Amino acid sequence: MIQIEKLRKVYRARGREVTAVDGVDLTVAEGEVFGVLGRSGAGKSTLLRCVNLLERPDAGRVRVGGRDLLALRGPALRRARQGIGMIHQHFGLLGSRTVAGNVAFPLEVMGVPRAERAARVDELLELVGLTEHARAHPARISGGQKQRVGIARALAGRPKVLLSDEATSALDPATTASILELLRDLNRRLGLTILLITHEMEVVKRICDSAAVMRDGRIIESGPVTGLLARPGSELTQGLFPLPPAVPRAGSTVVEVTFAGGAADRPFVSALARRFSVDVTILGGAVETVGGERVGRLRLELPGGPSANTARLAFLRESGLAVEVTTPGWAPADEEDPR
Ligand SMILES: Nc1ncnc2c1ncn2[C@@H]1O[C@H](COP(=O)(O)OP(=O)(O)OP(=O)(O)O)[C@@H](O)[C@H]1O
Repeated sequence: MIQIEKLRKVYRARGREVTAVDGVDLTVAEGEVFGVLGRSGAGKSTLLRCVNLLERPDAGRVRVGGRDLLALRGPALRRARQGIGMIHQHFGLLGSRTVAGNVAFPLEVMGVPRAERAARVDELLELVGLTEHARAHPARISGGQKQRVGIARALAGRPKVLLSDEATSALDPATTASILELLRDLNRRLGLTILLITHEMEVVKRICDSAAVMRDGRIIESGPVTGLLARPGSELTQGLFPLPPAVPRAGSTVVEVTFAGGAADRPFVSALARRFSVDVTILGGAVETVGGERVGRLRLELPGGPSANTARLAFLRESGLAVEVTTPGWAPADEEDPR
């Protein structure tokens, strides 16, 4: 649905150049919720704003629904952009208009006749659960309700794609959960493709099918969330399951085990202990449900150095687990079976 190829955006200000997006390739499949994560300044907002051409890229290609946006001009470009809704962290509502008036605004711009407009506003307010607040002004409604207005307004032109720029960053955890639930519901009911940017792992955990991690204008990892979690050394995994630093005992090996799906349901720690008659110490761990699957990360300490643990690590890998040795000072060459 969204294909981004070799996208590059450079800002030039006061003789300085900042490469905000540096050769990004990204594909978002129709009907999926795709999250782009990254720290402040990574280039997430710029990337998102290039998808509806709020920013014009310096190089690369943006295709939405098969159409090359950069090749469009005038009315054709306007129509294509109507097919891409956008919601923002600070909602961007018009304070002088009621909730219904805010939702009607894009319909007025599109030239939708009055009677049709009123029916569409009712429909949109119902979709986001705001029918009772139609006549309220933004100052009189909560942050979560404001974002619902933002969502209704973004959906006015019946877009196939919704872009979300940190839509829940200004909301408390319970409201965040309800907005994410609404987005998931709209994604399923309307077949809406959602590309969102966020710095909150919670967002990825709750609604993303796929995700990418951005750093210094580049994508450093990308793919289906459960696939990324199974990849050793994944930044996404470390972000989703932060573990406190471990101080291993001398002569022991520390490993991080990431498990998802079927592997998460098997008692691999006790199986390892029994099979090798070894004492396994759990140094840290977290288990969550992501995309309806149980996934988690465990930090284990095994007696002996890496070579003493080769067969044990192979056993864990053969059980379908992603295993990474994280003993300080350990180098990959120390491991005889680095699968
Ligand atoms: N209009 C602009 N003019 C000049 N530089 C800009 C502009 N917008 C963004 N930048 C710079 O581009 C880089 C990427 O910014 P961007 O806002 O895309 O990152 P981000 O990951 O969305 O961060 P944040 O979450 O803080 O918004 C940063 O170094 C930023 O300072």
